[in-house]
Amino acid sequence: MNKDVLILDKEFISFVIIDDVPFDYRDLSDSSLRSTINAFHKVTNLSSQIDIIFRKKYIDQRVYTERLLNRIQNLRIIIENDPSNAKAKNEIEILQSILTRLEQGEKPFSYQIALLVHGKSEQEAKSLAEILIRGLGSLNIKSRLATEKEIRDIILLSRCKCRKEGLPSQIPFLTPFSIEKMPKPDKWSEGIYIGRDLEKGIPIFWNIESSENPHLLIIGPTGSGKTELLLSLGQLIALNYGIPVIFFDVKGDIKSRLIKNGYNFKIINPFLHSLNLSKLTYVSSSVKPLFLEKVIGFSFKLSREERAIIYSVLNRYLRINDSSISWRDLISDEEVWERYPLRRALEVISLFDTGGPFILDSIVNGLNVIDLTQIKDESLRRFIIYTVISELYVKYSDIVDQGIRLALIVDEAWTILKDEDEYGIVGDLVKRGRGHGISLLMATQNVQDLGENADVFMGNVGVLCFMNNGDKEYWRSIVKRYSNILDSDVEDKLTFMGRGEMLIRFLGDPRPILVQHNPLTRGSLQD
Ligand SMILES: Nc1ncnc2c1ncn2[C@@H]1O[C@H](COP(=O)(O)OP(=O)(O)OP(=O)(O)O)[C@@H](O)[C@H]1O
Repeated sequence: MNKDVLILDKEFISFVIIDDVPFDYRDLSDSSLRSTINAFHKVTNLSSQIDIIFRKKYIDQRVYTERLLNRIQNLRIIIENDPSNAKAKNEIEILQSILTRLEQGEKPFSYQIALLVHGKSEQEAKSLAEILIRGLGSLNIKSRLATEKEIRDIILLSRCKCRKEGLPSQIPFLTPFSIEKMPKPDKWSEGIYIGRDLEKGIPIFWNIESSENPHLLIIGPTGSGKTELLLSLGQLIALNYGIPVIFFDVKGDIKSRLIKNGYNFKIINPFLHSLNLSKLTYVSSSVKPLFLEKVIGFSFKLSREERAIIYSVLNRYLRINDSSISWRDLISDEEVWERYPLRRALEVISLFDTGGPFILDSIVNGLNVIDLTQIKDESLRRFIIYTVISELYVKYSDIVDQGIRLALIVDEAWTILKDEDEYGIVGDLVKRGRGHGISLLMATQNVQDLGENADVFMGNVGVLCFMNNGDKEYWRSIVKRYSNILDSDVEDKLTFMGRGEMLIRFLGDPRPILVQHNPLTRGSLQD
């Protein structure tokens, strides 16, 4: 046997193990069940032999139940010693729901699912298996090549390695097995508290550190509770990690609600601080023209031609004066002077570049609010947010993979997202995911607010929160693209959610959770 392929006479067989089928037959309507069965058989139709092995092994129900009860007992002791252990509390809830199903007559068993793909050559067997894994992935079924040991165990049928345990009601449409409808617990059992599962009451957390991508996006109509959720998450991040959490306050409600709840925070007024664009302390000389062209171009919505001009003028200027920029000199440059949008942009920049301490030096660990309420012009607001985000991004690029080091929170995110193109500043931060330790939390009313990059944001952020919304079409045509929901869920549950209630989708697992968030007040932290 080669590492991945078993060679038997003239046959070559590769082994695919199914790890997770994240839905069961009750999640699907009649017609989608039919089309999913068809899709499964299409995916497994590889013009070659394929054996589907579904092994089911008897478990003694008495022993199994005893094991569950023992585990629950141990968890209770753990919780008595450490009442804040949310992971243990979650596990108890899950074990209790399994006990309830056993009481309702379901018989437990353990199982393993393997697909044996036959090919005429080693290469063919392996590439067919890879095609199969990709195809199953498109049905949200997680699979992988078996390890050498697993292959040996599958061949020796008597040594059944049925590691997973389950109940008959979980058996889905395609013989392979399905597990609980909840996403995997590692996605939601630890981290920053979001709220309670609406159906089971289990606390749900956002595990920023282990999430595939440390960013979070909230979408919901006016009054649905987006700002309250951002406030809670920001406060909890500051408490948990002791890192700087920066709110960009456009409407003034962040500031007023923090004051109302008695939280300590630092207000940063951009009029009293310098954005330091003439020096760009953290940006290396060679990338300064590009950095400035991007920030100025996106903030003031300059055309491609105008951006090219500003880049070449800056490039020329910085080659001669590499220490600091005089905006006056640049404004009087002939190419800039002739074009009003460029002139205006540079005049605005010079206004925010003089006097006061450098804005980044004023940021402290804990809550910071950059107060944008006195700035009514949209392009000016965008300019300040883009500049601060871009400068922080460069500042934090020096160390990678050191965990979460900074959180940026943007309510009314359409201000900065609507006109971003594929090379946009925020889009870039979201696509890069982990690494620099920056977590971005954003809220906006519609998916359309995300502009051209909607798919980049929706597909890449670690946590998507769809707040309560009475519009059925919204659930059916938008939310359904990003998480597994049924038409019947839309009719029965989703359109009836109340304030602070939402559907959450964690990246990498299409099974959503319905969560109730309660605003954090000073007293609630002491409970
Ligand atoms: N989970 C909740 N439970 C009870 N009341 C809530 C909850 N969340 C928000 N509220 C209240 O509902 C009102 C609207 O909430 P919030 O301002 O957070 O909504 P929003 O989605 O940010 O609205 P907008 O888009 O208009 O800013 C506020 O008075 C807030 O205190």
